[in-house]
Amino acid sequence: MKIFSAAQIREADAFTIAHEPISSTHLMERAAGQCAAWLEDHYSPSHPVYIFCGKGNNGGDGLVIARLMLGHGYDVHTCILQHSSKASPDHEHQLRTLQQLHPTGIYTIGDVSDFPELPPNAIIIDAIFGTGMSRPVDGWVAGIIHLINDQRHKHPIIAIDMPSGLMADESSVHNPVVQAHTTLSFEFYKLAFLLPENAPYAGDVHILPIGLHPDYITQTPARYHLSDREMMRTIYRPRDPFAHKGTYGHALLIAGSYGKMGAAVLSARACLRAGVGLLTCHVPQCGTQIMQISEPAAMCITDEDAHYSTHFHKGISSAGYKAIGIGPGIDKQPGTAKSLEMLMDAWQRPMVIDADALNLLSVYPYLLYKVPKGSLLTPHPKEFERLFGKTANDIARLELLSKKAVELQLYILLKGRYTAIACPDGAVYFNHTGNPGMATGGSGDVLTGILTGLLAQEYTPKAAMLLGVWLHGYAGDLAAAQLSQEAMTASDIISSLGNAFREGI
Ligand SMILES: NC(=O)C1=CN([C@@H]2O[C@H](COP(=O)(O)OP(=O)(O)OC[C@H]3O[C@@H](n4cnc5c(N)ncnc54)[C@H](O)[C@@H]3O)[C@@H](O)[C@H]2O)[C@@H](O)CC1
Ligand SMILES: Nc1ncnc2c1ncn2[C@@H]1O[C@H](COP(=O)(O)OP(=O)(O)O)[C@@H](O)[C@H]1O
Ligand SMILES: [K+]
Repeated sequence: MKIFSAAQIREADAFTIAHEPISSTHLMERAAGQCAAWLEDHYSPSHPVYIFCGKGNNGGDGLVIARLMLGHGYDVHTCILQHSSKASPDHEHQLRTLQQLHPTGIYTIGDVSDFPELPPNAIIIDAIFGTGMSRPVDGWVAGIIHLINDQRHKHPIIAIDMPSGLMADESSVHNPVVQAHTTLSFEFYKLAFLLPENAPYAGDVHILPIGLHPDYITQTPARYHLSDREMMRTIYRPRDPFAHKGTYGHALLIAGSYGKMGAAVLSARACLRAGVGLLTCHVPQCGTQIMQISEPAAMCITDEDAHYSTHFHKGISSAGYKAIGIGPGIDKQPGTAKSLEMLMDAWQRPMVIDADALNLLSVYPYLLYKVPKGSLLTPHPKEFERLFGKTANDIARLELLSKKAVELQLYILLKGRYTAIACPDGAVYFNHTGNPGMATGGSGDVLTGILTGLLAQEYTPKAAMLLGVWLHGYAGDLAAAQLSQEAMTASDIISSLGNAFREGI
């Protein structure tokens, strides 16, 4: 699914009006009609409805919602913020219609003192600003946003299209923004919903289709995308009935050190469950027995070093591996860095680089330029910061992520609630599977195993990245459904991977 900017959404709107064709008034009726239907499905007429409207088209949506819900017997109070002397033509039109049909219950708000007293079971609809937000909100309008937020423990707050105050594709850090429980957003996810810094604002996002023109959507290139099941279906390749273990590649996983062999075991198990043909794990001497006993399906190469792997580069080009994954629990010994350098010099093909292997790239930055083109880097936010530095906000971090992926010709994924996958061509894909139950040690090691397993099966780096991250999150969701977010562990993500293949694609 494409994620369009606010400017592109305005274009989509205009394109639909011109080519469907449909009047802007009718398009607003359609959008607001979807919201009213959703609200009526979720709240009975016993809830008084307080709709806060701005003077643009977001406020226009609010006015239509007010009219429709009044028509269906709801007790609606429409509060129009006088933040500007001029209203949009559609807002004016909708206000006249509302006034003719329901002349009472319309109030103007020109200061914080006009904020109404809300009865106990009232619901709040935020239709102050949508994608037209041009600057941070200040003055008494900011005061109204604070007063709305003060109600959030007593009353449900439902934002229309965007929580007011939130910029669709710029940072809103330090700005006053409505903290909605639910956002009913039109047609597309907005980039702002996917950024960790905006976690308090959008709540549960429901995308309501409003019939924007399909030609605009297919023809207009987008920089940002949201992964979906449809995309996974085009990527996934069913297994060949005549396949043998050689068909699905031989992966090498370089993982583990003294005290961190668990990371290696988790990665190895996940790699096998991702469907790899053969797996060899390179581990230090202390890890051989652990690995052999924990995962009989994995072969083992024992390093010359007792506690850390420092000789994994040896014979790499002639070993017949299809993919290499390196990093989980390997520690940051100088000998490991040296071996990583020699490995990358010899391998020259895409590989998966995670955890301490990423940290080694930050300790020895010249190594970053030796990473084979098309490789998959999987930093969490702290590893990202060590690699590429601090940024002022999440939009700046996203820009940096994308810039580095293009400059270094790598796939770099930034892990989180919505993992962002930046591609060498500048595109960024967000993944929405997964849940906070995965915020537990070892989840990332599982992802490394999955990605290495898919790469070995000759999925392209991009396909491996998109499918692997999707399946990892999907398996996490299945594990949480079965065990709770609290009780699930990284091993449960691996156990659910089978059902993720079956149900998630
Ligand atoms: N294609 C779509 O997406 C559709 C969009 N519609 C609605 O239209 C909205 C966009 O409408 P508009 O472009 O009129 O924009 P908005 O209604 O989001 O905001 C524009 C108004 O807010 C004022 N404003 C902006 N920033 C301000 C600030 N910081 N302080 C005070 N005032 C400020 C502007 O002067 C203007 O009056 C969408 O969010 C959606 O709700 C729907 O009605 C129909 C279809
Ligand atoms: N709140 C969350 N919602 C969705 N996914 C999450 C959440 N928290 C963590 N994850 C996922 O779990 C994984 C954690 O990786 P990482 O931090 O590297 O863990 P570790 O180093 O312990 O293995 C990432 O893939 C991340 O996207
Ligand atoms: K809004």
